Amino acid sequence: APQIRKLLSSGVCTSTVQLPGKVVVVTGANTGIGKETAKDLAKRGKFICFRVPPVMIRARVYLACRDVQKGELVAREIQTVTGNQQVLVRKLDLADTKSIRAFAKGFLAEEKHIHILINNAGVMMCPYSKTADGFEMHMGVNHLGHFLLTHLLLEKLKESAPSRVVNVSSLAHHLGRIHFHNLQGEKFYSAGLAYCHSKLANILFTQELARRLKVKSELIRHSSFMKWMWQLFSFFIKTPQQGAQTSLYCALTEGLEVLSGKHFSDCHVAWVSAQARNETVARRLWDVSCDLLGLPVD
Ligand SMILES: NC(=O)c1ccc[n+]([C@@H]2O[C@H](COP(=O)([O-])OP(=O)(O)OC[C@H]3O[C@@H](n4cnc5c(N)ncnc54)[C@H](O)[C@@H]3O)[C@@H](O)[C@H]2O)c1
Repeated sequence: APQIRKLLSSGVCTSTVQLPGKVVVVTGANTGIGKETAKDLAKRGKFICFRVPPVMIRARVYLACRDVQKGELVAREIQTVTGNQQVLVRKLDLADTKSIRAFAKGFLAEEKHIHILINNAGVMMCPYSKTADGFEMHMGVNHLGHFLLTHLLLEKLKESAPSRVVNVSSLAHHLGRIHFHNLQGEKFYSAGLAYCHSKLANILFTQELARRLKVKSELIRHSSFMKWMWQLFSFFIKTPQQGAQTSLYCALTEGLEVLSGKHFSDCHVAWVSAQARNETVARRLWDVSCDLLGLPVD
């Protein structure tokens, strides 16, 4: 299995960029791809030689997690593996805008900068349910939650430039559609499609954000069918570490600014669906998202 996985993992982030003194936030960092992303970022440091003895300066990595206790266990594990003691856990429940606002307020109070925001957390194929604010769970957590979080941190991201926002989407976006009359599954709901719609929303948000800025697994827990598929195809499915490579590539690779807003897969720019290229839909989704979240539409 490791050999097959190695062969399939064409996209490996080979960036040697180090992150001394940088501030990084990874959402949903206590499991899967988010945990591997945070671990890799926490490792990257530089020796400061004018100090005797020389000290290794690394990034301060925030694990923004729904479950703080689970997050603390992972933070300790990452601290041990990487030697970076500045791996910190903060409470963030993307299914509750009060929690998102509280996270942002606390973060902005304690940090002067944010250099990398990785919007990684996600729910997949959960039975129909709503967030604390009444949004359909996939759209609420995967898209609206990260949309609000990014908005609240945006000024700080701009002040900290060069900085990056990485929104983790999926190949599943190809099956997604943005139907504004059914954005919350009001007319029709399918758990599988709801995930795809939210992943399409991630891509449209990324493009619209880039345009506006003008700068340049436990995921299968909700579906027994997916668990069965997982067992059948697990030889061919990436490990979380392999899955983290594209997020790392987007967060770290030098000179990637010219490709801001693009979708990447396996550390390469990837083709997106027709609707994911539709600027009108992207603009309208932005406005509708602001409206739903009570943000000023600009
Ligand atoms: N696993 C895959 O094959 C795959 C493929 C393509 C894209 N992705 C994307 O990668 C990202 C990570 O997925 P993963 O495979 O590591 O899954 P995972 O289930 O292991 O991780 C998801 C994380 O999101 C967190 N999360 C869920 N709801 C949350 C909430 N309300 N508030 C805060 N955090 C919440 C979970 O606690 C968990 O830490 C997701 O955005 C997913 O869509 C995964």
